[in-house]
Amino acid sequence: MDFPFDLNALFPERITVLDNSLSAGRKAHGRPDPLLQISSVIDELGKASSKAQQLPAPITSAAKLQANRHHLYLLKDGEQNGGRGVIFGFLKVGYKKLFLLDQRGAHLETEPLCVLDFYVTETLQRHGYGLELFDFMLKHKRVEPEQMAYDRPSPKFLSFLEKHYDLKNSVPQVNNFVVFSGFFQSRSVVQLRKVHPKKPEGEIKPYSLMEREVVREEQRVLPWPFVHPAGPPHSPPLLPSSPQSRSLSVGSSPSRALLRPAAAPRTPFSQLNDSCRAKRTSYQGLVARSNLYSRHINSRDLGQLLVEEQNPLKLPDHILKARLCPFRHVPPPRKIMFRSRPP
Ligand SMILES: CC(=O)SCCNC(=O)CCNC(=O)[C@H](O)C(C)(C)COP(=O)(O)OP(=O)(O)OC[C@H]1O[C@@H](n2cnc3c(N)ncnc32)[C@H](O)[C@@H]1OP(=O)(O)O
Repeated sequence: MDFPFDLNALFPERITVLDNSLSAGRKAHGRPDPLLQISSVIDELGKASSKAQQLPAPITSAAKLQANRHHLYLLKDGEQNGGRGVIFGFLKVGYKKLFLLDQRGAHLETEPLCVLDFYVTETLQRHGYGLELFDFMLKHKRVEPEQMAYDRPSPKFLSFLEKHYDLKNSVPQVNNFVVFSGFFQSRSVVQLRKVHPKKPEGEIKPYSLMEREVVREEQRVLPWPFVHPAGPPHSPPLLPSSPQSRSLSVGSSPSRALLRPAAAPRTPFSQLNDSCRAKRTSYQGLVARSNLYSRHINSRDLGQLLVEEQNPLKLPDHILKARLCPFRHVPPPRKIMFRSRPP
């Protein structure tokens, strides 16, 4: 990817690490970094990456990088474009608080380093540049690939991880993050903490809502049974057949299938995707839904809920209430206290 300015002046090294200051470290010829040019490089790369991944909007931009404590690794070749250089690709990582399930299905609170976005320009893919970026990041962050979490990795990225790092056995999750079996063995690194089953009452948030999700949240249709003819103004629904409506976090409603795009030609990658999805949907869908309800109902009710899911009319009132507004705080019935008046 080339630009109408000298990339070598902006990014003196072959791989540059950018943080929220958008500064490339060394100042070009003693001048402050030209922020506008650096921003336009990041924005263009973000757009190209989102297009390559068929995301509805870029998840990487200069503004987002400034607003978060992420690191972006930029790979360039300084010789091309008449000596002004071209950008080959980028990798964005950052720490995220995630609730993850270990191999035994126990909920753990973790804060691993996550791969959030990764892109090598189309004509240069499969030339080893992705590996060069990834290896650089691993050394810079002093982390092993199995200690990281991957935000909805694309089939190409999954293939990349398997080929270069032998990462293939993922532990199914109810959110969009993928972790591999070694993840839960390196406990000290990922700071695992068992999540207490009884959480204090509070606002209920969707499970690990992340950037990719936020982009989709803005465009998604509310799932059954929360569909309402007059939806909230900030959630304009996408047509079910829209190519942009990629599947949301696993474990939403029974009508999720309706939100999927019209059947596309099947490729080995889509089959891989489908098999991953199938593994997660049945049991984990229930776990995800139970997460939404569990603050309002006890474990006996939960069992009943899971069994009677297909027939919501049979559910007791308080469960129905919890189902109808899972994202809203439903206060428990207030205790009426009778106090005797002071004499
Ligand atoms: C969490 C996330 O960021 S998910 C988003 C990941 N990004 C994308 O999917 C965007 C499009 N893809 C890309 O930009 C690149 O393919 C990347 C970043 C995934 C990998 O970068 P590359 O420079 O191609 O990787 P590199 O050359 O080091 O490794 C090649 C291996 O990656 C995988 N790979 C890369 N491109 C492809 C492809 N088009 N088809 C299938 N596998 C691919 C393969 O395992 C390949 O090995 P192989 O050629 O022997 O089959």
